[in-house]
Amino acid sequence: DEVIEFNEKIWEKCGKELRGDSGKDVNLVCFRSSKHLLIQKVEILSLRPFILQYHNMVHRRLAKRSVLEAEALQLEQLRISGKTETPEKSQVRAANGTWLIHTKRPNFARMFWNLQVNIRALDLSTAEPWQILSYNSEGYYAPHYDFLNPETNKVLVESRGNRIATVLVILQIAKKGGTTVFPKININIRPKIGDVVVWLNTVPDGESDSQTLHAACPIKEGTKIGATLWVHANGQEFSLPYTSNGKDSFEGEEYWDEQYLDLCDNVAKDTTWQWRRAVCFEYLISFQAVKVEVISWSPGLVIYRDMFTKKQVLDYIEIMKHQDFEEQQVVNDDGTEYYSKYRKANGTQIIAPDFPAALSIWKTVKILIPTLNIESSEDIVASPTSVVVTMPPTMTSWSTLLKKNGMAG
Ligand SMILES: O=C(O)CCC(=O)C(=O)O
Ligand SMILES: [Fe+2]
Repeated sequence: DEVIEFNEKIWEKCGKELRGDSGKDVNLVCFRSSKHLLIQKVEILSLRPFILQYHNMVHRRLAKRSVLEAEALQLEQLRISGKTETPEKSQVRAANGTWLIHTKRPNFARMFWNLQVNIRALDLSTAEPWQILSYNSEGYYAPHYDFLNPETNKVLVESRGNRIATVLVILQIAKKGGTTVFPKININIRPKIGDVVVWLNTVPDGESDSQTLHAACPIKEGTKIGATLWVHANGQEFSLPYTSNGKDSFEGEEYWDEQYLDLCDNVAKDTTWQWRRAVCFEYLISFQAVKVEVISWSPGLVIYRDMFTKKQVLDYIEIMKHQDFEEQQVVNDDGTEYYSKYRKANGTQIIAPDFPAALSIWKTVKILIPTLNIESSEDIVASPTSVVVTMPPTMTSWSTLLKKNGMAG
Protein backbone atom coordinates (compact mmCIF):
# COMPACT_ATOMS: atom_id res chain seq x y z
CA ASP A 1 0.00 0.00 0.00
CA GLU A 2 2.73 2.37 -0.94
CA VAL A 3 1.39 5.85 -1.53
CA ILE A 4 2.80 8.34 -3.94
CA GLU A 5 1.78 11.94 -4.10
CA PHE A 6 -0.50 13.35 -6.74
CA ASN A 7 1.52 15.12 -9.35
CA GLU A 8 0.41 17.26 -12.29
CA LYS A 9 0.31 14.36 -14.68
CA ILE A 10 -1.88 12.26 -12.48
CA TRP A 11 -4.24 15.13 -11.74
CA GLU A 12 -4.70 15.65 -15.45
CA LYS A 13 -5.77 12.08 -15.89
CA CYS A 14 -8.36 12.48 -13.20
CA GLY A 15 -10.34 14.67 -15.56
CA LYS A 16 -10.62 12.13 -18.36
CA GLU A 17 -11.95 8.69 -18.87
CA LEU A 18 -9.04 6.48 -19.87
CA ARG A 19 -9.10 2.92 -20.92
CA GLY A 20 -5.54 2.18 -21.88
CA ASP A 21 -5.12 0.19 -25.04
CA SER A 22 -6.15 -3.26 -24.06
CA GLY A 23 -9.87 -2.82 -23.72
CA LYS A 24 -10.47 -0.78 -26.84
CA ASP A 25 -12.51 -3.15 -28.93
CA VAL A 26 -13.71 -5.15 -26.02
CA ASN A 27 -16.98 -3.96 -24.63
CA LEU A 28 -18.33 -7.14 -23.33
CA VAL A 29 -16.24 -10.14 -22.58
CA CYS A 30 -16.45 -13.20 -20.54
CA PHE A 31 -13.77 -13.05 -18.01
CA ARG A 32 -12.36 -15.70 -15.80
CA SER A 33 -9.30 -15.46 -13.81
CA SER A 34 -7.62 -17.39 -11.14
CA LYS A 35 -3.92 -17.13 -11.59
CA HIS A 36 -3.88 -16.17 -15.22
CA LEU A 37 -6.32 -14.04 -17.07
CA LEU A 38 -8.27 -16.31 -19.35
CA ILE A 39 -11.13 -15.37 -21.55
CA GLN A 40 -13.84 -17.84 -22.19
CA LYS A 41 -15.93 -16.85 -25.16
CA VAL A 42 -19.53 -17.78 -24.70
CA GLU A 43 -22.25 -17.25 -27.25
CA ILE A 44 -25.91 -17.30 -26.41
CA LEU A 45 -27.64 -19.19 -29.18
CA SER A 46 -31.04 -19.06 -27.59
CA LEU A 47 -32.57 -17.78 -24.41
CA ARG A 48 -35.56 -20.06 -24.27
CA PRO A 49 -34.51 -22.79 -24.41
CA PHE A 50 -31.24 -21.73 -22.93
CA ILE A 51 -28.46 -22.76 -25.30
CA LEU A 52 -24.87 -21.65 -25.07
CA GLN A 53 -21.90 -22.27 -27.26
CA TYR A 54 -18.53 -22.06 -25.56
CA HIS A 55 -15.88 -21.38 -28.15
CA ASN A 56 -12.59 -23.26 -28.00
CA MET A 57 -13.11 -24.51 -24.51
CA VAL A 58 -11.30 -27.77 -25.08
CA HIS A 59 -7.84 -27.44 -26.57
CA ARG A 60 -7.53 -28.92 -30.07
CA ARG A 61 -4.76 -31.18 -28.92
CA LEU A 62 -6.84 -32.56 -26.08
CA ALA A 63 -9.74 -33.09 -28.48
CA LYS A 64 -7.46 -34.97 -30.84
CA ARG A 65 -6.05 -37.14 -28.08
CA SER A 66 -9.49 -37.92 -26.79
CA VAL A 67 -10.52 -39.07 -30.25
CA LEU A 68 -7.56 -41.44 -30.35
CA GLU A 69 -8.41 -42.64 -26.88
CA ALA A 70 -12.00 -43.33 -27.89
CA GLU A 71 -11.02 -44.97 -31.16
CA ALA A 72 -8.69 -47.30 -29.35
CA LEU A 73 -11.78 -48.71 -27.69
CA GLN A 74 -13.19 -49.67 -31.07
CA LEU A 75 -16.55 -48.09 -30.81
CA GLU A 76 -19.36 -50.53 -31.23
CA GLN A 77 -22.16 -49.79 -33.59
CA LEU A 78 -25.00 -48.50 -31.50
CA ARG A 79 -28.35 -49.00 -33.08
CA ILE A 80 -31.24 -48.05 -30.94
CA SER A 81 -34.60 -48.88 -32.40
CA GLY A 82 -37.17 -46.15 -32.42
CA LYS A 83 -40.69 -45.44 -33.38
CA THR A 84 -40.52 -44.08 -36.85
CA GLU A 85 -42.68 -44.00 -39.91
CA THR A 86 -40.03 -43.92 -42.60
CA PRO A 87 -38.65 -47.39 -43.22
CA GLU A 88 -35.45 -46.24 -44.89
CA LYS A 89 -34.56 -44.35 -41.74
CA SER A 90 -35.52 -47.13 -39.45
CA GLN A 91 -33.27 -46.10 -36.63
CA VAL A 92 -33.13 -43.21 -34.28
CA ARG A 93 -29.41 -43.04 -34.42
CA ALA A 94 -26.87 -44.27 -36.92
CA ALA A 95 -23.56 -43.87 -35.19
CA ASN A 96 -20.81 -45.81 -33.53
CA GLY A 97 -20.75 -45.16 -29.88
CA THR A 98 -19.70 -46.12 -26.43
CA TRP A 99 -19.97 -45.05 -22.81
CA LEU A 100 -16.90 -43.94 -20.88
CA ILE A 101 -16.64 -43.35 -17.14
CA HIS A 102 -15.86 -39.65 -16.61
CA THR A 103 -12.45 -40.03 -15.15
CA LYS A 104 -11.30 -43.42 -16.27
CA ARG A 105 -9.34 -42.52 -19.39
CA PRO A 106 -6.68 -39.86 -18.95
CA ASN A 107 -7.70 -37.55 -21.79
CA PHE A 108 -11.41 -37.80 -21.14
CA ALA A 109 -10.68 -37.23 -17.48
CA ARG A 110 -8.77 -34.07 -18.29
CA MET A 111 -11.58 -32.91 -20.50
CA PHE A 112 -14.10 -33.62 -17.78
CA TRP A 113 -12.26 -31.49 -15.22
CA ASN A 114 -11.62 -28.85 -17.81
CA LEU A 115 -15.37 -28.57 -18.37
CA GLN A 116 -16.20 -28.71 -14.69
CA VAL A 117 -13.88 -25.83 -13.91
CA ASN A 118 -15.33 -23.72 -16.69
CA ILE A 119 -18.99 -24.57 -16.30
CA ARG A 120 -19.41 -23.92 -12.65
CA ALA A 121 -23.14 -23.59 -12.71
CA LEU A 122 -23.53 -27.32 -13.31
CA ASP A 123 -22.27 -30.11 -11.13
CA LEU A 124 -21.05 -32.45 -13.84
CA SER A 125 -20.48 -35.31 -11.44
CA THR A 126 -24.22 -35.90 -11.67
CA ALA A 127 -23.88 -36.73 -15.36
CA GLU A 128 -24.10 -40.17 -16.88
CA PRO A 129 -20.77 -41.44 -18.15
CA TRP A 130 -19.43 -39.84 -21.32
CA GLN A 131 -21.45 -40.84 -24.33
CA ILE A 132 -19.11 -40.90 -27.29
CA LEU A 133 -20.74 -40.83 -30.71
CA SER A 134 -18.93 -41.19 -33.98
CA TYR A 135 -20.97 -40.54 -37.08
CA ASN A 136 -19.57 -41.79 -40.39
CA SER A 137 -20.99 -40.84 -43.76
CA GLU A 138 -24.75 -41.26 -43.69
CA GLY A 139 -24.63 -41.24 -39.90
CA TYR A 140 -27.10 -39.07 -38.02
CA TYR A 141 -29.03 -38.71 -34.78
CA ALA A 142 -32.70 -38.17 -35.50
CA PRO A 143 -34.57 -35.30 -33.83
CA HIS A 144 -35.12 -36.18 -30.20
CA TYR A 145 -35.33 -34.88 -26.68
CA ASP A 146 -32.60 -35.70 -24.20
CA PHE A 147 -35.07 -35.48 -21.35
CA LEU A 148 -36.00 -38.95 -20.17
CA ASN A 149 -39.51 -40.24 -19.87
CA PRO A 150 -39.83 -40.85 -16.10
CA GLU A 151 -42.23 -43.73 -16.73
CA THR A 152 -39.87 -45.74 -18.89
CA ASN A 153 -36.68 -44.73 -17.06
CA LYS A 154 -38.06 -45.02 -13.57
CA VAL A 155 -34.95 -46.16 -11.76
CA LEU A 156 -32.59 -43.62 -13.26
CA VAL A 157 -34.97 -40.69 -12.95
CA GLU A 158 -36.00 -41.54 -9.40
CA SER A 159 -32.46 -41.90 -8.17
CA ARG A 160 -30.72 -39.11 -10.05
CA GLY A 161 -33.43 -36.82 -11.31
CA ASN A 162 -33.95 -36.12 -14.96
CA ARG A 163 -31.48 -34.89 -17.56
CA ILE A 164 -31.78 -31.20 -16.95
CA ALA A 165 -28.83 -30.22 -19.09
CA THR A 166 -26.81 -31.53 -22.00
CA VAL A 167 -23.14 -30.78 -22.52
CA LEU A 168 -21.96 -31.65 -26.01
CA VAL A 169 -18.24 -31.50 -26.78
CA ILE A 170 -17.24 -31.46 -30.42
CA LEU A 171 -14.14 -33.58 -30.91
CA GLN A 172 -14.11 -33.84 -34.68
CA ILE A 173 -16.23 -32.24 -37.37
CA ALA A 174 -17.54 -33.69 -40.61
CA LYS A 175 -16.31 -32.22 -43.88
CA LYS A 176 -19.90 -31.79 -44.98
CA GLY A 177 -23.14 -32.10 -43.09
CA GLY A 178 -23.35 -33.21 -39.50
CA THR A 179 -24.48 -29.94 -38.03
CA THR A 180 -26.43 -29.82 -34.80
CA VAL A 181 -29.95 -28.65 -35.47
CA PHE A 182 -32.72 -27.41 -33.17
CA PRO A 183 -35.52 -27.44 -35.73
CA LYS A 184 -38.23 -25.85 -33.61
CA ILE A 185 -36.23 -22.73 -32.96
CA ASN A 186 -34.51 -22.54 -36.31
CA ILE A 187 -31.01 -23.08 -35.11
CA ASN A 188 -28.51 -25.11 -37.06
CA ILE A 189 -24.92 -24.82 -35.99
CA ARG A 190 -21.57 -26.18 -36.93
CA PRO A 191 -19.49 -25.84 -33.81
CA LYS A 192 -15.72 -26.01 -34.21
CA ILE A 193 -13.46 -28.67 -32.76
CA GLY A 194 -13.14 -27.92 -29.06
CA ASP A 195 -16.41 -26.02 -28.86
CA VAL A 196 -18.86 -27.07 -26.22
CA VAL A 197 -22.60 -26.62 -26.64
CA VAL A 198 -24.64 -26.63 -23.47
CA TRP A 199 -28.37 -26.45 -23.17
CA LEU A 200 -31.06 -26.88 -20.55
CA ASN A 201 -33.72 -29.44 -21.29
CA THR A 202 -36.30 -28.04 -18.90
CA VAL A 203 -38.43 -24.97 -18.57
CA PRO A 204 -38.14 -23.20 -15.22
CA ASP A 205 -40.84 -25.26 -13.51
CA GLY A 206 -38.87 -28.41 -14.21
CA GLU A 207 -40.92 -29.80 -17.06
CA SER A 208 -39.31 -30.86 -20.28
CA ASP A 209 -39.05 -28.12 -22.85
CA SER A 210 -40.57 -29.00 -26.22
CA GLN A 211 -38.39 -26.43 -27.89
CA THR A 212 -35.24 -28.42 -27.17
CA LEU A 213 -35.94 -30.94 -29.91
CA HIS A 214 -32.58 -31.44 -31.62
CA ALA A 215 -30.65 -33.72 -33.92
CA ALA A 216 -27.30 -34.42 -35.48
CA CYS A 217 -27.89 -33.81 -39.18
CA PRO A 218 -26.88 -36.53 -41.67
CA ILE A 219 -23.18 -36.58 -42.42
CA LYS A 220 -22.43 -35.97 -46.08
CA GLU A 221 -18.69 -36.43 -45.97
CA GLY A 222 -16.15 -37.24 -43.31
CA THR A 223 -16.64 -38.26 -39.71
CA LYS A 224 -18.10 -36.31 -36.85
CA ILE A 225 -17.26 -37.25 -33.28
CA GLY A 226 -18.94 -35.80 -30.25
CA ALA A 227 -18.85 -36.53 -26.55
CA THR A 228 -21.96 -35.85 -24.52
CA LEU A 229 -22.59 -35.47 -20.82
CA TRP A 230 -26.23 -35.73 -19.85
CA VAL A 231 -26.37 -33.88 -16.59
CA HIS A 232 -28.92 -34.95 -13.99
CA ALA A 233 -30.94 -32.83 -11.64
CA ASN A 234 -30.21 -34.33 -8.24
CA GLY A 235 -27.39 -32.52 -6.57
CA GLN A 236 -27.82 -29.27 -8.50
CA GLU A 237 -30.25 -27.69 -6.10
CA PHE A 238 -27.90 -24.91 -5.10
CA SER A 239 -27.00 -23.73 -8.54
CA LEU A 240 -30.11 -24.17 -10.61
CA PRO A 241 -33.49 -22.82 -9.65
CA TYR A 242 -35.39 -25.75 -11.14
CA THR A 243 -34.27 -29.24 -10.49
CA SER A 244 -37.44 -31.20 -10.09
CA ASN A 245 -37.63 -34.50 -11.85
CA GLY A 246 -40.09 -32.93 -14.17
CA LYS A 247 -42.72 -34.32 -16.42
CA ASP A 248 -41.97 -35.34 -19.94
CA SER A 249 -44.77 -34.33 -22.20
CA PHE A 250 -42.93 -34.56 -25.46
CA GLU A 251 -41.64 -38.06 -25.76
CA GLY A 252 -41.46 -40.05 -28.94
CA GLU A 253 -40.89 -37.51 -31.67
CA GLU A 254 -37.99 -39.38 -33.11
CA TYR A 255 -38.11 -39.08 -36.85
CA TRP A 256 -36.81 -36.90 -39.59
CA ASP A 257 -39.35 -34.99 -41.58
CA GLU A 258 -38.63 -33.12 -44.79
CA GLN A 259 -38.71 -29.75 -43.10
CA TYR A 260 -36.13 -30.74 -40.54
CA LEU A 261 -33.87 -32.15 -43.22
CA ASP A 262 -34.16 -28.94 -45.22
CA LEU A 263 -32.92 -27.07 -42.19
CA CYS A 264 -29.87 -29.31 -42.06
CA ASP A 265 -28.68 -28.03 -45.40
CA ASN A 266 -28.97 -24.51 -44.26
CA VAL A 267 -26.49 -23.53 -41.60
CA ALA A 268 -28.69 -20.63 -40.77
CA LYS A 269 -26.78 -19.45 -37.82
CA ASP A 270 -23.50 -17.71 -38.29
CA THR A 271 -21.48 -18.88 -35.38
CA THR A 272 -18.47 -16.77 -36.08
CA TRP A 273 -17.52 -15.22 -32.83
CA GLN A 274 -19.06 -11.86 -32.22
CA TRP A 275 -18.02 -9.85 -29.25
CA ARG A 276 -21.38 -8.29 -28.81
CA ARG A 277 -22.81 -11.67 -28.00
CA ALA A 278 -20.38 -12.41 -25.24
CA VAL A 279 -21.67 -12.69 -21.77
CA CYS A 280 -20.51 -14.44 -18.73
CA PHE A 281 -21.92 -17.86 -18.42
CA GLU A 282 -21.12 -18.05 -14.77
CA TYR A 283 -24.29 -16.17 -14.23
CA LEU A 284 -26.52 -18.92 -15.39
CA ILE A 285 -26.56 -19.48 -11.66
CA SER A 286 -29.09 -16.79 -11.08
CA PHE A 287 -29.99 -16.09 -14.68
CA GLN A 288 -28.22 -12.82 -14.35
CA ALA A 289 -25.77 -11.63 -16.93
CA VAL A 290 -22.80 -9.70 -15.75
CA LYS A 291 -20.85 -7.57 -18.13
CA VAL A 292 -17.19 -7.50 -17.46
CA GLU A 293 -15.06 -4.87 -19.09
CA VAL A 294 -11.36 -5.42 -19.17
CA ILE A 295 -9.55 -2.18 -18.52
CA SER A 296 -6.11 -3.68 -18.34
CA TRP A 297 -4.69 -7.13 -18.66
CA SER A 298 -1.61 -6.53 -16.66
CA PRO A 299 -2.29 -5.71 -13.94
CA GLY A 300 -5.69 -7.39 -14.16
CA LEU A 301 -8.18 -4.58 -13.80
CA VAL A 302 -11.81 -5.03 -14.73
CA ILE A 303 -15.13 -3.32 -14.21
CA TYR A 304 -18.13 -5.50 -13.53
CA ARG A 305 -20.99 -3.52 -15.01
CA ASP A 306 -24.43 -3.58 -13.43
CA MET A 307 -23.48 -6.20 -10.94
CA PHE A 308 -26.12 -5.31 -8.37
CA THR A 309 -29.81 -4.81 -8.73
CA LYS A 310 -31.32 -1.43 -8.18
CA LYS A 311 -32.98 -2.71 -5.03
CA GLN A 312 -29.67 -3.90 -3.62
CA VAL A 313 -28.16 -0.49 -4.20
CA LEU A 314 -31.08 1.42 -2.72
CA ASP A 315 -31.22 -0.82 0.34
CA TYR A 316 -27.51 -0.39 0.79
CA ILE A 317 -27.73 3.38 0.55
CA GLU A 318 -30.53 3.25 3.11
CA ILE A 319 -28.33 1.61 5.73
CA MET A 320 -25.52 4.00 4.88
CA LYS A 321 -27.77 6.91 5.79
CA HIS A 322 -27.70 5.71 9.37
CA GLN A 323 -23.96 5.28 9.59
CA ASP A 324 -21.62 7.84 11.02
CA PHE A 325 -19.05 8.75 8.50
CA GLU A 326 -15.94 10.31 9.82
CA GLU A 327 -12.47 10.98 8.70
CA GLN A 328 -10.64 7.78 9.38
CA GLN A 329 -7.31 7.51 11.01
CA VAL A 330 -4.44 5.32 10.08
CA VAL A 331 -2.89 3.12 12.69
CA ASN A 332 0.88 3.18 13.15
CA ASP A 333 2.83 0.05 13.94
CA ASP A 334 3.05 1.18 17.56
CA GLY A 335 -0.73 1.55 17.79
CA THR A 336 -0.92 5.31 17.64
CA GLU A 337 -3.33 6.81 15.14
CA TYR A 338 -2.99 9.74 12.79
CA TYR A 339 -4.86 11.42 9.96
CA SER A 340 -3.30 10.67 6.64
CA LYS A 341 -2.70 13.52 4.28
CA TYR A 342 -3.07 11.09 1.40
CA ARG A 343 -6.76 10.58 1.82
CA LYS A 344 -9.38 13.23 2.41
CA ALA A 345 -12.60 11.33 2.72
CA ASN A 346 -15.09 10.28 5.32
CA GLY A 347 -15.69 6.63 5.76
CA THR A 348 -16.79 3.86 8.00
CA GLN A 349 -16.26 0.17 8.19
CA ILE A 350 -19.19 -2.17 8.53
CA ILE A 351 -19.49 -5.87 9.17
CA ALA A 352 -21.55 -7.30 6.33
CA PRO A 353 -23.53 -9.90 8.32
CA ASP A 354 -24.83 -7.15 10.62
CA PHE A 355 -26.93 -5.69 7.81
CA PRO A 356 -29.08 -7.69 5.40
CA ALA A 357 -28.51 -5.16 2.63
CA ALA A 358 -24.74 -5.33 3.05
CA LEU A 359 -24.82 -9.07 3.29
CA SER A 360 -26.75 -9.27 0.05
CA ILE A 361 -24.09 -7.14 -1.67
CA TRP A 362 -21.39 -9.29 -0.16
CA LYS A 363 -23.06 -12.49 -1.33
CA THR A 364 -23.49 -11.23 -4.85
CA VAL A 365 -19.81 -10.41 -5.02
CA LYS A 366 -18.98 -13.80 -3.60
CA ILE A 367 -21.09 -15.65 -6.16
CA LEU A 368 -20.27 -13.57 -9.20
CA ILE A 369 -16.53 -13.32 -8.63
CA PRO A 370 -15.86 -16.91 -7.69
CA THR A 371 -12.18 -16.69 -8.41
CA LEU A 372 -11.55 -14.44 -5.45
CA ASN A 373 -12.00 -15.76 -1.97
CA ILE A 374 -13.64 -12.75 -0.40
CA GLU A 375 -13.95 -14.51 2.93
CA SER A 376 -10.44 -13.27 3.46
CA SER A 377 -11.23 -9.62 2.75
CA GLU A 378 -11.48 -6.87 5.30
CA ASP A 379 -14.91 -5.63 6.25
CA ILE A 380 -16.79 -3.57 3.71
CA VAL A 381 -15.37 -0.09 3.55
CA ALA A 382 -18.13 2.30 2.69
CA SER A 383 -17.98 5.91 1.82
CA PRO A 384 -20.85 7.93 0.43
CA THR A 385 -19.05 8.62 -2.81
CA SER A 386 -17.84 5.13 -3.54
CA VAL A 387 -21.32 3.72 -3.06
CA VAL A 388 -22.83 6.03 -5.60
CA VAL A 389 -20.05 5.91 -8.11
CA THR A 390 -19.32 2.24 -8.29
CA MET A 391 -22.82 0.86 -8.46
CA PRO A 392 -24.83 1.93 -11.46
CA PRO A 393 -28.47 1.69 -10.46
CA THR A 394 -29.64 -0.41 -13.35
CA MET A 395 -30.94 -3.90 -13.22
CA THR A 396 -29.59 -6.30 -15.77
CA SER A 397 -31.31 -9.49 -16.62
CA TRP A 398 -30.72 -11.75 -19.55
CA SER A 399 -33.54 -10.18 -21.48
CA THR A 400 -32.48 -6.57 -21.07
CA LEU A 401 -28.90 -7.48 -21.86
CA LEU A 402 -29.93 -9.29 -24.99
CA LYS A 403 -32.19 -6.47 -26.03
CA LYS A 404 -29.39 -3.99 -25.60
CA ASN A 405 -27.29 -6.14 -27.86
CA GLY A 406 -29.93 -6.27 -30.51
CA MET A 407 -31.06 -9.80 -29.88
CA ALA A 408 -34.60 -10.91 -29.42
CA GLY A 409 -35.26 -11.55 -25.77
O1 LIG B 1 -24.12 -34.85 -32.15
C1 LIG B 1 -24.98 -33.99 -32.08
O2 LIG B 1 -24.94 -32.95 -32.75
C2 LIG B 1 -26.15 -34.17 -31.16
C3 LIG B 1 -25.86 -35.16 -30.08
C4 LIG B 1 -27.02 -35.34 -29.18
O3 LIG B 1 -28.11 -35.00 -29.47
C5 LIG B 1 -26.83 -35.93 -27.85
O4 LIG B 1 -25.74 -36.42 -27.58
O5 LIG B 1 -27.78 -35.89 -27.05
FE1 LIG C 1 -29.48 -35.26 -27.79
